[in-house]
Amino acid sequence: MTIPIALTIAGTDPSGGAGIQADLKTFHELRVFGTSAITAVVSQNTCGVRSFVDIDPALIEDQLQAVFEDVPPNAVKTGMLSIVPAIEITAKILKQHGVSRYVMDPVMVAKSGHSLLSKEAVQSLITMLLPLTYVTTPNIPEAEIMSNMRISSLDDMKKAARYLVDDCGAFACLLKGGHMSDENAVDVLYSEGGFETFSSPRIATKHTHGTGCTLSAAITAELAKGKSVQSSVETAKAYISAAIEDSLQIGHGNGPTNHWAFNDRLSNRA
Ligand SMILES: Nc1ncnc2c1ncn2[C@@H]1O[C@H](COP(=O)(O)OP(=O)(O)OP(=O)(O)O)[C@@H](O)[C@H]1O
Ligand SMILES: Cc1ncc(COP(=O)(O)O)c(N)n1
Repeated sequence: MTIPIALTIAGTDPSGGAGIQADLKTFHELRVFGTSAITAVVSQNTCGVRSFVDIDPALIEDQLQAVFEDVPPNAVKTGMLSIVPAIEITAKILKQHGVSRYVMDPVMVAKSGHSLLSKEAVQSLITMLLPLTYVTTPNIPEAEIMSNMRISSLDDMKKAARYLVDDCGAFACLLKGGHMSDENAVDVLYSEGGFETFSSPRIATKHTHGTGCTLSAAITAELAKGKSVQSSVETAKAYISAAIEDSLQIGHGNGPTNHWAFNDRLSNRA
């Protein structure tokens, strides 16, 4: 039996709801062996980010080489990269190891408002990593910055997604509609010249800490199994919708999502 392996390159969340911790929980629930390289140690919880320290770029590179030499991943995702050298090293390693199934979650600002990416690094994300990206998963504010467009409708979302693929070189873009206020949470996928929308009822909850991390990790897990972009996004959307619907009232702020919910539903259906 070949075991699918996924790698997350991201920052930490000691309270367990976002970042590396959310990614590894997602890989595990989707039955993919999870590996990780830490880019920043972040002191945060459900109430917000307090401080963080960037990991020495040489140590990021060493973590990545340790994974690639021994347990090469079938798919890779990046979350918080924070500084230009972390982006440069990631691009170098992805190229060196010929990684094609790479999911870029362009993490910029935490839900609590704390910036997780330096201003200078935004351009590097676009020029160095987008052309290597299989699927990028910006939320609305991130897509606005990356495309330099205002996004206030589904049509605007489509325009920005098309720009990030056709003009910036990603293979596919899933532009997430979590920040819109429609009745449904609608995400737009643009790839190979076509659009597809993924919609789920918008759930009235404040417990959405780490939703973007979890969605992109679920896409990465499915890609690691060899699934198509469309099928991976479909499963990931079902995973995050269940995780938000049954989200956990843990902590005093925006609680985490529920990583058991997706498989609980599958086993109840069986
Ligand atoms: N209240 C909600 N109800 C249902 N689905 C939601 C809700 N909020 C977000 N989603 C879905 O969750 C996923 C993540 O979207 P979102 O736009 O919140 O990402 P994000 O802002 O990057 O998340 P984060 O920064 O918290 O990690 C998308 O599929 C989105 O449609
Ligand atoms: C290490 C890390 N990566 C990403 C997020 C974004 O998640 P959220 O917007 O829910 O705070 C985070 N808070 N921390």
